[in-house]
Amino acid sequence: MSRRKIVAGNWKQNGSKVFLENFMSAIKEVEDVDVVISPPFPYLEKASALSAKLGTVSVSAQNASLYSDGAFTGEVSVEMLKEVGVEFVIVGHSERRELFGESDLVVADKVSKVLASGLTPILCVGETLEQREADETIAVCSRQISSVLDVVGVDTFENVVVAYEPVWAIGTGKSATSKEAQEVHAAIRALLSDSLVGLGDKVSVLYGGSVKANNAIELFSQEDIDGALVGGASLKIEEFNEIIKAAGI
Ligand SMILES: O=C(CO)COP(=O)(O)O
Repeated sequence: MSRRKIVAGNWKQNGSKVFLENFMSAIKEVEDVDVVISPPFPYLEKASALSAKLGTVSVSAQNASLYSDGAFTGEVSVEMLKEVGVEFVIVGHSERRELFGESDLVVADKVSKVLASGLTPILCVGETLEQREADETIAVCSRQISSVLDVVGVDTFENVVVAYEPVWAIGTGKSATSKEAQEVHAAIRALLSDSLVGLGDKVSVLYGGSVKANNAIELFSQEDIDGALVGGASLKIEEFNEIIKAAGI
């Protein structure tokens, strides 16, 4: 893959069928910006069908199982996701890491599973407030990315989308400044290029954490920010359209 502008909306555990229909018909396409929406599992098939009809967005799942099939109550496999038209899978969101105990190794294995199925993982990395205050931001993000590189290999990583989401900025209304975000994005690209020459220029690196219509232009103006993984504001259609528009500028 090559670096793309991507605006992805992570609905988390929100939405309904009616909301999905209204949302899909209201999305405004912008040239050179890939729009991805990530509703909860029950809405994915309908989202894919609408997306095939309207051709405006791609569909992402918010998680996937490590396993293809078997006795794993409550889990959904990448094969099932693929069958209903899903193209992306968010992996390692901080809520999964923190609330559901997903370790770096589990996240790496999930990324590997998603890649093997031909879907595109959106790998989330980011530090907590405590880690930022201890000056560990780059070390934490590097560790989270390196554990994936170790499992999937440098050659495959170009098919991964990375989302830098500082945990302290998620759902708090307190976005990282464009300078803070740019610094980490540049460090992520440097790490990737240190692993394989040119890799940093091939991978799309999105920022996530309180992205709104009023800070999107500033964030997207940074050299190493390719787009956003949006939470709360992706549930407000007008605002989400504004963010998509900002990515196209
Ligand atoms: O977690 C996020 C996207 O995955 C960001 O959420 P908010 O945009 O609500 O801060």
